[in-house]
Amino acid sequence: MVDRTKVEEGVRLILEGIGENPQREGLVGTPDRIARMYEEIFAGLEMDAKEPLSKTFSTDNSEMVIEKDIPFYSTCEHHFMPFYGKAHVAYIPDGRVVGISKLARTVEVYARRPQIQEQLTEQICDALMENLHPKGAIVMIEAEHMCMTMRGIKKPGSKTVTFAMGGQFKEDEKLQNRFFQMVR
Ligand SMILES: Nc1nc2c(ncn2[C@@H]2O[C@H](COP(=O)(O)OP(=O)(O)OP(=O)(O)O)[C@@H](O)[C@H]2O)c(=O)[nH]1
Ligand SMILES: [Zn+2]
Repeated sequence: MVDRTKVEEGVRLILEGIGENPQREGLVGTPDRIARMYEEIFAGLEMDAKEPLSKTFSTDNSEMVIEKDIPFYSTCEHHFMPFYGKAHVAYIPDGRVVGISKLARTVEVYARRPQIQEQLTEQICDALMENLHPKGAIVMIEAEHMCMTMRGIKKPGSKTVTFAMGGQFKEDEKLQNRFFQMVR
């Protein structure tokens, strides 16, 4: 639960810290706006991926299911700047599948938290493995980090690509390649 009062106090301090006047007309509502925005973009801190992944359907199909190009926005925990891009998620069912929207919902649960991209990737993959008990799961995320583009090294257009895999994907390079071909 976001403590709005604390966030508002903090934002006022930051405004003072950068030499601004938190009482001037344009800024007076900013602490409240940022507190409400944090409730939205950090909502994942209170969500559990168990929920979207709890309702499954039985199936005989044991072919890979891929949900690709899932857009997401997250927040880099080092600089508190956005990183955003696309997540590609796949799993090989072992008798049960989940509604496809739930894969994108799982991405949202973890994207809406401050963190690093590697952790986001790993957490989505772990959630699939733990809740769906598939034969395998794999996640690839391509993202642009504003802390790399707007400040610091300033390399707009550069992409960070991360992977996580579990089950059969770990041992089977052919399976990995099928996934990589499909998401290319
Ligand atoms: N591995 C990883 N690093 C990240 C991620 N987001 C930001 N970073 C990096 O975190 C690092 C923090 O480095 P520091 O040296 O502590 O901070 P800094 O002085 O602001 O670093 P610069 O960005 O190089 O100016 C930077 O290299 C960022 O590019 C991420 O999702 N994963
Ligand atoms: Zn950063």
